[in-house]
Amino acid sequence: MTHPENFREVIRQSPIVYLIGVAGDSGSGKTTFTRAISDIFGDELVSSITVDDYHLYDRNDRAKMGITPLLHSANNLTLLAQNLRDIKAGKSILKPVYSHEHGTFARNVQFEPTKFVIVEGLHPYATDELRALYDYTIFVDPDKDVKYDWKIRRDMGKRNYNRTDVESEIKKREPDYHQYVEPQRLIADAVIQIKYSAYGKEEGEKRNVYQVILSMPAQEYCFEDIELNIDLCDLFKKSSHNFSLSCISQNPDNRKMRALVVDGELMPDTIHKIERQIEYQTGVSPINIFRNQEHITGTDLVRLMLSWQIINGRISLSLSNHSQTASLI
Ligand SMILES: Nc1ncnc2c1ncn2[C@@H]1O[C@H](COP(=O)(O)OP(=O)(O)OP(=O)(O)O)[C@@H](O)[C@H]1O
Ligand SMILES: O=C(CO)[C@H](O)[C@H](O)COP(=O)(O)O
Repeated sequence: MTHPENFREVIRQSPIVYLIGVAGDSGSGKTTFTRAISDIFGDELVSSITVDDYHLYDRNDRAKMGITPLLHSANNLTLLAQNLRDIKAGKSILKPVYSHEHGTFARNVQFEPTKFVIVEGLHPYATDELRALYDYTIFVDPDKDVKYDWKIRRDMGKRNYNRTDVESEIKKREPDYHQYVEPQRLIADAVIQIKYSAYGKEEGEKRNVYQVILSMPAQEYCFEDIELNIDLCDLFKKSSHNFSLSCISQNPDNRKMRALVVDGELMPDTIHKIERQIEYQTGVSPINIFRNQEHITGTDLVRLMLSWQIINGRISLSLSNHSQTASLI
């Protein structure tokens, strides 16, 4: 595959709006995994929308009705689809806003589409109509105990909940999660699982290291277009930390998947070499998403690989559009 020089400029001038859907439970790490795309392309080219804004009922009303926000019927998925269609057509939209501070709605805001729009939440591609609008979809799927630890910390710290409330909300949500959110995992282009690290729960949490598994349907598993070499000498000479990488086949949800399993920590040098390879091979630079980090974890490596997949998908889209236009002339 040959890439045009300065691909960032090509994206800036192109009318294409590339829509990325990231589904997963509340506090499951959706933003953590897509931040790399914003880090690479910056706020001028990347913006995000949270599906929480499309709730139909505020926190009080949901409590009175005895429902969770995970029900499809508790969200205006029709308006979401309408808004996403407009965004893909490059049109600005008037978007609802849900504020988590007190669980109420704020005033609608104008949203101007950028060249990449990341749509995150419980139901970004929960219906066929929505799924058809996306160029790339990700499902973030941490183990239950990992997810609940994160959610308790996040909801108590940032959403004004007390521990008992979060724990009872977690229990109440579980059946709805399986019924309304999890099915998106079956149709995602990439699934990210997160488990406690081989370091053990306590040490792993202290170091913020988890085992991260990136799975993609076997036939779409296409890293062959880029060399993402890991320098074994770096691993041997420069680091005293543990690191493991394996690639396995698995069949969750009856899909044939290839999965990359990463755990432990890498030296930043190793990842910087991979960043330079991506810059060289894509014409998108600089890709400095791991500035000032002492160590690189599985989460970081998977973030980088996912951004490569997305950049690759975006470049292919431009090249195929270009050849279609050329064949019309
Ligand atoms: N891979 C990870 N490694 C370490 N901590 C993580 C990871 N992913 C998430 N977390 C923790 O969980 C918290 C929530 O993560 P994040 O904001 O990415 O979730 P989210 O799914 O976008 O949440 P929501 O959409 O509900 O606001 C983070 O502040 C962090 O503490
Ligand atoms: O599942 C969630 C997505 O983040 C939230 O619980 C949902 O958006 C409702 O928010 P809040 O609990 O702040 O009223």
